[in-house]
Amino acid sequence: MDILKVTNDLSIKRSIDGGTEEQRQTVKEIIAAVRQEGDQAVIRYTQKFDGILLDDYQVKAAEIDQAYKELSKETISIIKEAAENIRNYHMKQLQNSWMTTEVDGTLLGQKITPLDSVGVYVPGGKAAYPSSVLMNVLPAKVAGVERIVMVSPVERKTGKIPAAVLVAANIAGVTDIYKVGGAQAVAALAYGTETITPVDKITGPGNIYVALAKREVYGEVDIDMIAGPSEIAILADDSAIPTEVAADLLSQAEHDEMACSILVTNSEQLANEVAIEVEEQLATLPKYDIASQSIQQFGRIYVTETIEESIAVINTIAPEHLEVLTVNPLSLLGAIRHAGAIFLGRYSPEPVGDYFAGPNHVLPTNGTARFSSPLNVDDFRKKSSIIYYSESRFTANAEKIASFARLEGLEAHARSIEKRLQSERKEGK
Ligand SMILES: NC(=O)c1ccc[n+]([C@@H]2O[C@H](COP(=O)([O-])OP(=O)(O)OC[C@H]3O[C@@H](n4cnc5c(N)ncnc54)[C@H](O)[C@@H]3O)[C@@H](O)[C@H]2O)c1
Ligand SMILES: N[C@H](CO)Cc1c[nH]c[nH+]1
Ligand SMILES: [Zn+2]
Repeated sequence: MDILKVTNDLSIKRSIDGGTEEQRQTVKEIIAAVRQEGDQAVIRYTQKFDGILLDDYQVKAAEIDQAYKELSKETISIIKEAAENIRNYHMKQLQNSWMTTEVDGTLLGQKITPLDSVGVYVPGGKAAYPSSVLMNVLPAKVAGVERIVMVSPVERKTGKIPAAVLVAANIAGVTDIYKVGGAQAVAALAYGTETITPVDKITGPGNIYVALAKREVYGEVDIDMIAGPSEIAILADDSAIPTEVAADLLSQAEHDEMACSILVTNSEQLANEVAIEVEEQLATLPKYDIASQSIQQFGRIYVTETIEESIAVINTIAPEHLEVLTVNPLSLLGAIRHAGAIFLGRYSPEPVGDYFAGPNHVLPTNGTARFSSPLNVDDFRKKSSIIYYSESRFTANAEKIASFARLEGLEAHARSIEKRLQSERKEGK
């Protein structure tokens, strides 16, 4: 791993966002075909890209029962405990509708309504992610969404959605599950087919085809975000333990060749020791090929003069995950402005958040933590403003409102106000 002095250019260019022209074209074609042909196109593309000929692609209750039988009691209990932690955390995010009542009888407020339906994409190409099922479905459930549909491609070797994904979906309370993935699944969720009723919003991570399809259907439905390859940044001083820092950097490198792992430290000694450790631990990883490509292309160690300078580097990078491994991590929290999730201290390594603690693991990537937040309950609810003006409040302000309308040259707006001042209703005109 390269050890670098901090320069002006901290950006790590990962050209992930737009995909290639060919990929964009493929996705457009798939979406158009699904819109036109419905299930027939979904089945055709699934055969082409996943090698499976689907018949009826809705998961049946018997398949879920079978999935429970394939998992040990211990595994099911771990999934349930993680689900409970995630549910409890997201319950704290719930906001209530509110209304102010004013002396003259005027009411102003905000009404919060859950979305009617949500489609959750669960990736299934390279690996199964039951944890992502929980992270997408549970906030929607807590928000009060009634219909939560899940789509996920089947494993090539078994022709099934992995048991842990089905069990996690059942524990989280998914309404219907469909065995389809890729752009065809996203299109089916957005536009509907004979099998799938369209949803209002699509959430969940996926590969470039899924990301491009989500971008393409945005507007027809809402989407959560385009989550790119995983990132970890570690802010450490000389109290950090090199073996642990290296292990944490590699935890995200194994996700994807384009994942990004960065150490920022004011200790040159720590930097040197971590660089050696990363190489040693990398060699023993089952996902060596992915992790080594990721570390080679997007692994960085930045050495700064002071911890304050390290924090400034972190704020510039705005990482998806930030671990703070310093003598007193809590004391630095106030200075950290941009990070999707902040893991404080030695006993909060990133996987604690990926699986178990409760906060969401669907997080802003690629510097977008500067302006966006983890997936949360509000992503599954919407707000309506409420205005109930009393007669006296209206009369007292009507002329000001009409003047404002004329300031914008909108005569019809002004008259809508003034009609009510002329007491025409009482005179029955
Ligand atoms: N940010 C997060 O929270 C998070 C969590 C889990 C996974 N991920 C990411 O999600 C991604 C999952 O990708 P994946 O590929 O494993 O699974 P996926 O389910 O996203 O994609 C598989 C689908 O892609 C389609 N596809 C494959 N090749 C195609 C082609 N040539 N043309 C058109 N369509 C094609 C197929 O229909 C297939 O069903 C990874 O990048 C992973 O890191 C992110
Ligand atoms: N770290 C990933 C999000 O960046 C989420 C994940 C799922 N499973 C393990 N990790
Ligand atoms: Zn992870």
